[in-house]
Amino acid sequence: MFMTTLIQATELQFAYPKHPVLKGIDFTVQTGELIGLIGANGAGKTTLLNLLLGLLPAQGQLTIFGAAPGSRQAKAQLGIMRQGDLVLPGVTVLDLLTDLAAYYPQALAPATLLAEAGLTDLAHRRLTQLSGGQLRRVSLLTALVGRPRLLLLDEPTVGMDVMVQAAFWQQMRALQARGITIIITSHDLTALQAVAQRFLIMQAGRFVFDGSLAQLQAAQPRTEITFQTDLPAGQFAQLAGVQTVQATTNGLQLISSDETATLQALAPHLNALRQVTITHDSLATMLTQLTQTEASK
Ligand SMILES: Nc1ncnc2c1ncn2[C@@H]1O[C@H](COP(=O)(O)OP(=O)(O)OP(=O)(O)O)[C@@H](O)[C@H]1O
Repeated sequence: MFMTTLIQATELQFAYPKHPVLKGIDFTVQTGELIGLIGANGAGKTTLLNLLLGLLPAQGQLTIFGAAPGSRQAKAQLGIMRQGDLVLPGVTVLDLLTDLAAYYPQALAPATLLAEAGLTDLAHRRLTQLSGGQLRRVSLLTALVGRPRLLLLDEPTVGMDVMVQAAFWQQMRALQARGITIIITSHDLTALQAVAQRFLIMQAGRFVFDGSLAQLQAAQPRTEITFQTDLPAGQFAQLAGVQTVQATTNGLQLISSDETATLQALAPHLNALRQVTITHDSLATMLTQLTQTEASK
């Protein structure tokens, strides 16, 4: 795919009076990326999205589609879901989508969007009469109606039921396959780790990691190897890479900081091992470890 830079941020900073939030952020986003923007509550994720939308003034350099955030050129190609949006008394779902469609030159037809999402029944409901999950689903349609090239989605799945969430993540994959670039903030790390190829981890207004899940794992290698055996536990403590050995309900659990070395060292014992499982840390575990390490620096 032809790669172009959609977002370019250099030394990006933002502070509320007496309260610095973003403390110098550099990153670029290329066409077709699906990025998970993650970090603890209050780290600055929503603030960063608000800067990208031009809702807050940025210090430093920031361009989106080569234009200033908030400019017509930037907004025309952008689809957004914000937290707590759609609080519009009296407005129906169809009113909202129709008004938004009029703003974009190549908008999708609201009726088609509603039908494809299985939400035709909600067309004439007022936004104030929708459940939390229904509001998020309508919010997603508002993000898609203008055929965006870039989606910025802030906590998109909050309130969605499990079936709708699964369909949502599937849809993100399909949109990415069509070349749409997506940035998602979410605390649903299990789902995010299955779809995003790049993670931006924010902590106290800075990025402490920018890369893939494999790179995150490589930066703090920790593999859990579990098996059943009649051999004594002490025999495994000295093997290459092994940090700890523990008896668990699933058998012996080795924690290794060098998976390849430990597996090679285990190979001669394979005949005496049963039900071997190898588990890499989840994104959630790695996020916790990384943020603890960074906080103690
Ligand atoms: N209007 C405001 N005035 C002052 N401080 C604010 C304001 N809005 C947010 N903040 C502060 O800015 C910091 C970053 O908030 P932000 O909403 O960007 O965090 P977040 O990473 O999106 O968190 P969450 O995961 O909870 O959504 C927090 O410390 C928050 O308290």
